Amino acid sequence: MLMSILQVNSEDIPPYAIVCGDPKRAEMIAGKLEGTRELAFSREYRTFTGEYEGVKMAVVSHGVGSAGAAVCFEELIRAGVNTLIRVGTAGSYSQDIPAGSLVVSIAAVRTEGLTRQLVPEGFPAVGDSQVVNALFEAASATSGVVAKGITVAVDAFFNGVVEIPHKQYKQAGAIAVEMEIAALYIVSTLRGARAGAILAIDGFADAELSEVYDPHTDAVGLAVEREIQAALRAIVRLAREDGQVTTA
Ligand SMILES: O=P(O)(O)O[C@H]1O[C@H](CO)[C@@H](O)[C@H]1O
Ligand SMILES: O=c1cc[nH]c(=O)[nH]1
Repeated sequence: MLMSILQVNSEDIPPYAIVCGDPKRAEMIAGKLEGTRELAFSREYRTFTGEYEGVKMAVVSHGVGSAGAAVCFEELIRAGVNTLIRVGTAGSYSQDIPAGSLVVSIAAVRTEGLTRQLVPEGFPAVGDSQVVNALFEAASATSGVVAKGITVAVDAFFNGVVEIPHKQYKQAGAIAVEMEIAALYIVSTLRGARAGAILAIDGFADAELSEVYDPHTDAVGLAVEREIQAALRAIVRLAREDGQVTTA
């Protein structure tokens, strides 16, 4: 069946998927697979398939923001994906988690608008514990800071005149902020799929983000490489636990 927005056929989509905001990052991840095929590049959604250590997977970009990303997650799950890992970037709330660190999101604060149209207020956006643990263990095997905790999902990247209460989220214990994990966790829970997310920290979340935001430094580039390795390792482990890979 053709997925109308991603423009991919469900027959070509395996059960495991890595998703990320940037189509260029999708290409970079797909470059690490064997037998890579680009299936479609429709709007911001670029879809590749390939194999890593015997596990077939899709790599798909979902663009910036929850509403568009949710379309991608919905269609992937309709196409047969049952395990989704987001490989993203985020701003940090902690001096102990500087640029270049990795964060694994166990759950997301739903400050965005998309999930309010899907589930009632108070319903939690939670990652799948098996996926989250696989990601955390794989990330911990790479060199550098790795943290695990609650992340915040926002809609507004740049501030308007209404201040985003980053300080309160930080005081409440959240460790990083990005834009799509709440959508990923709610859509996955609703549709019976499992999901996790890993993030490369690109700086501190700040009221004047427009002046300091730079996701193109060497430290962030290295962290993106580390998170990609962690996501690939986590998928191989999950596939083994699922009995989908027989080789050691
Ligand atoms: O690097 P990605 O995966 O796009 O993630 C983060 O970067 C974008 C903002 O620049 C948002 O999509 C945010 O969630
Ligand atoms: O949403 C995002 C993504 C990266 N860095 C941030 O500060 N926010």
